Amino acid sequence: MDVQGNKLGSSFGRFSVADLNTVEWWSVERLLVVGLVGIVTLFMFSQLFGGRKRNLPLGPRGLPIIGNIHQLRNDTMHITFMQMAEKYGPIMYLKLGSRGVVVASTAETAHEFVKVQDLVWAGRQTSMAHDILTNYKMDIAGAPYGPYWRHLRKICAQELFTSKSLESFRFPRAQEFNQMVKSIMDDVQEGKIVQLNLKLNHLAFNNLTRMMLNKRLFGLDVSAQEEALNFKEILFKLLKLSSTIVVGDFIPWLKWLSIVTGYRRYMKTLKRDIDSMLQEFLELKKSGKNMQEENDGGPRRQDFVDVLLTQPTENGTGHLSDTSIRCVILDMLLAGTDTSSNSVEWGIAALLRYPHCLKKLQAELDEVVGKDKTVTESDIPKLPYLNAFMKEVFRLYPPAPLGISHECMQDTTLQGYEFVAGTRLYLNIYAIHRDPKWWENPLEFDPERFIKNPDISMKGNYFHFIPFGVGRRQCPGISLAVLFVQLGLARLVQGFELSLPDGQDPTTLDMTAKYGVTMPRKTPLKIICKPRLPKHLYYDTN
Ligand code: HEM
Repeated sequence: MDVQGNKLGSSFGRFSVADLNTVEWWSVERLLVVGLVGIVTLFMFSQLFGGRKRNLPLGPRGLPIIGNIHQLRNDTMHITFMQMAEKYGPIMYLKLGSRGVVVASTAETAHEFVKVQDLVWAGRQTSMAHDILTNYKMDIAGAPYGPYWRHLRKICAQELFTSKSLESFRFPRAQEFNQMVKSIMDDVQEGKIVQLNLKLNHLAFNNLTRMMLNKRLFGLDVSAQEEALNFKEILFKLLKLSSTIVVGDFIPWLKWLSIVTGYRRYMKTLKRDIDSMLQEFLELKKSGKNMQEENDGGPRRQDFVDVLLTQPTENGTGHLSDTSIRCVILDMLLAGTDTSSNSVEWGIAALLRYPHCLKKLQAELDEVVGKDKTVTESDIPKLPYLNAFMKEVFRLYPPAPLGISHECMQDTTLQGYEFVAGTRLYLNIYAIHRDPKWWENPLEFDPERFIKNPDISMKGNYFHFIPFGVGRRQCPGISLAVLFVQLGLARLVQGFELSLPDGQDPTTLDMTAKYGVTMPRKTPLKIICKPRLPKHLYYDTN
């Protein structure tokens, strides 16, 4: 499948997209039926021999063994949690199989969990899919809290995502945005409707691979396209699978089902394929051989892999292993591509849906940048409406609506409730961003709220606005993501008059979302672009 979910027709190893559907068929509801065998016996045992009842928050009543799994649909989990919280309160307790899950749905409760008790809740609970994907937690997102994770975060903070490092990629970044604009112009000239999410997804992906590998994967020539599609197709499947609920993750004694259904083998095949592609990049880098690196005419800059190859291990002996490097690269591609591209797509959809915002943003760009030069990163600090608009997009359409769940690392008491080590925590970012206590007319799309309160930042000091999470585990890619989203919106709005095809009324534009780990639009955006700058500005660039 491509990023749209269309079949690409290829398969990997012995599995195909059809197998993927089979795996899902087996992995969710129907496997639960199998899981019900033995329910009564185990339930009676737990009732007879269970220990003292802990003081737990209220939550929906679940079934024995499976808990509340049957009440959660993978594609609307953040909304289901929000509705449940209206009934059970801002700290709500559920069971997914044998695992306890607590959901925090307000800024105040998020503050309690990840500020007051930050260290206690800084663990991660991973799935079987994630473990296979990351050689058992050797990435950043899934690594347990401890020296290895702290070491990787230190490398992020001191080497990879410093302003100096981000600045050093300014030129290749601009090149990638130019490529996207050119490719939209090609569509315009052929009279085509622009399928925006595809363009943005290639852009986000290339932007990351340029930084990590000094390589554009979605190139312009066909062979490069195939390589990129292969790579992206595997990544897409991995992302989808790692976010699918698998019964064995919650009911440990049903783990064997993942083996008999072929799910585990399928994950391993995908992992093997992606590892061999990434290892090939690493070997070429290590050998110093030309790996078709992008020559952009500027000085040779250190990419992420160059940096990672020189880093010591957490205890200072030797260098980071190839496995660690592959896992970090994979982590960032998975965490940073769809989140970033979905945000720009939501932004453009909001501009079409609310034309007064589009007018304001265009006016700001015309006044500050003008029409005889292309907007660049150095213009961004002079564009307050753009910044406020982006924040409003993150508020109503948070790209990771439930963040990544945290794990309680030791038994603890919070607001009188008793949680045991191993409890999973979800911050319902989606619900927090719509809380009427903090946001006036919360469902209204209104960037002005951030003009009136420009200090509300996303860095983690305002618990009612946390699109990148908060606390120790907060997203390390925040500065890069913000830069990407602002530049993406600015380039599209400055460069084109945007409208919907077939005379579609923008006020009827569907703004519903689909839940994934990231939150894509339910209906991918298709638009008509009409150039609004002098022609040479679309082509006079690299
Ligand atoms: C609009 C874009 C993005 C959004 C909204 C976003 C949001 C998030 C959120 C909510 C988390 C979970 C935080 C928590 O556990 O409390 C996270 C974690 C993470 N993000 Fe992002 N992210 C974005 C882009 C990126 C980019 C561009 C990268 C890197 C290239 C990245 C890398 C990561 C990593 C490695 C983690 C795991 C951190 C850890 O466990 O220590 N993200 N992100």
